Amino acid sequence: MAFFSHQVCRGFSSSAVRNVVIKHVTIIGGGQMGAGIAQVAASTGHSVTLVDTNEDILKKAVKGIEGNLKRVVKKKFADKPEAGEEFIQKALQNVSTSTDAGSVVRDSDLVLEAIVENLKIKQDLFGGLDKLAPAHTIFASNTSSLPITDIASSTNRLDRFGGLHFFNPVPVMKLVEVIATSATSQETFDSLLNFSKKLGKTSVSCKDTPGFIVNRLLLPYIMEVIRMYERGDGSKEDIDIAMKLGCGYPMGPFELADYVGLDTVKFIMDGWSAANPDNPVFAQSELLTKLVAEGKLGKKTGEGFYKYK
Ligand SMILES: CCCCCCCC(=O)CC(=O)SCCNC(=O)CCNC(=O)[C@H](O)C(C)(C)COP(=O)(O)OP(=O)(O)OC[C@H]1O[C@@H](n2cnc3c(N)ncnc32)[C@H](O)[C@@H]1OP(=O)(O)O
Ligand SMILES: NC(=O)C1=CN([C@@H]2O[C@H](COP(=O)(O)OP(=O)(O)OC[C@H]3O[C@@H](n4cnc5c(N)ncnc54)[C@H](O)[C@@H]3O)[C@@H](O)[C@H]2O)C=CC1
Repeated sequence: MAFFSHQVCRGFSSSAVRNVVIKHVTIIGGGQMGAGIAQVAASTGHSVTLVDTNEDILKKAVKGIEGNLKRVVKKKFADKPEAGEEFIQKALQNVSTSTDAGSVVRDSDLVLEAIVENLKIKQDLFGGLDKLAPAHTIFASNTSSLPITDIASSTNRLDRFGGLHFFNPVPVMKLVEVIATSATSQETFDSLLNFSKKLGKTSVSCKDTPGFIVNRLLLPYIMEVIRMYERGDGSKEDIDIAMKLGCGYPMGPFELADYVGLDTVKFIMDGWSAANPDNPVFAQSELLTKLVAEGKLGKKTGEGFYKYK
């Protein structure tokens, strides 16, 4: 991965189809992000198939969606509980699940991937689905840090491949970064922008540069914070309070890293430090490595920098 090799022009290769109106969405990965995206897509009238490796994960994902829909409805339909219940039921009816991506992509306008942050695994997934999905189907990745170009290279639909980077928690965070590679067609890019709009999100256009806009700035901040703590320059608690009250951030950096998942932070750092071994900004942290090795991945496992049990 070459840092700072900006791709300044987007290709306008003719796509197999014109603008795709996205109605049927397959979301692969029913973790924090996939479930959140499924919730918002289903709430905005899309039919969604959520795919993961086993039924238990999918059951947990759907239960989580139901719980979070209740939170949404509490505010949105504060004085109309019946309308709120109807909203929840409609959204849930729009969600189905599967453990077999290959069998469901045939009906999809968009296949959006939110699985583990690993290039090879993402490439294998898309490479296989490319042979099964219809020609018009757009593929997109929610990757935090991997080049979309590299993920797309496992397919023969480079013009119908882009990035859709959502933020956690998806039902609350308003932004989507829409990423075009040099091969993404204008039609595909427009379809992804329109889809983001239909989800009620504000989108920004990004080039396929490492970390796009937000994570290119967020990761160095988080790593600098961890190094500050490792040097003993401040306690986790004080650093978190300082950034919340001093900068008005909703979460302190340690709370945020735990919320995102320390495995994801480490996956990103591994890739970026390997590509930039001499850049101190991307230097590894012993503490982060130790926590991940111990399975302390943050909120999702009950412990990370903080304990949640
Ligand atoms: C980190 C290193 C690098 C990362 C690289 C990988 C990551 C990425 O690729 C990109 C990312 O996503 S970066 C992370 C971006 N997210 C943030 O920065 C979140 C910051 N935190 C917050 O906004 C609030 O603490 C938050 C909204 C989370 C919670 O707010 P509060 O503390 O005020 O708690 P609540 O009162 O429970 O919630 C506020 C309102 O939001 C509703 N809500 C929360 N979670 C929800 C969910 N999952 N679904 C639906 N609604 C939800 C909650 O109901 C409440 O609503 P109101 O009562 O109406 O205000
Ligand atoms: N956690 C965050 O705040 C954000 C994460 N992302 C990105 O979204 C992606 C997912 O992240 P999370 O939802 O946090 O991870 P997660 O660990 O919560 O969920 C990943 C899910 O993918 C499933 N999975 C793994 N390999 C699979 C395969 N081959 N087929 C089907 N399912 C598979 C896992 O069983 C798991 O349920 C990553 O690429 C991450 O970088 C993007 C924005 C924010």
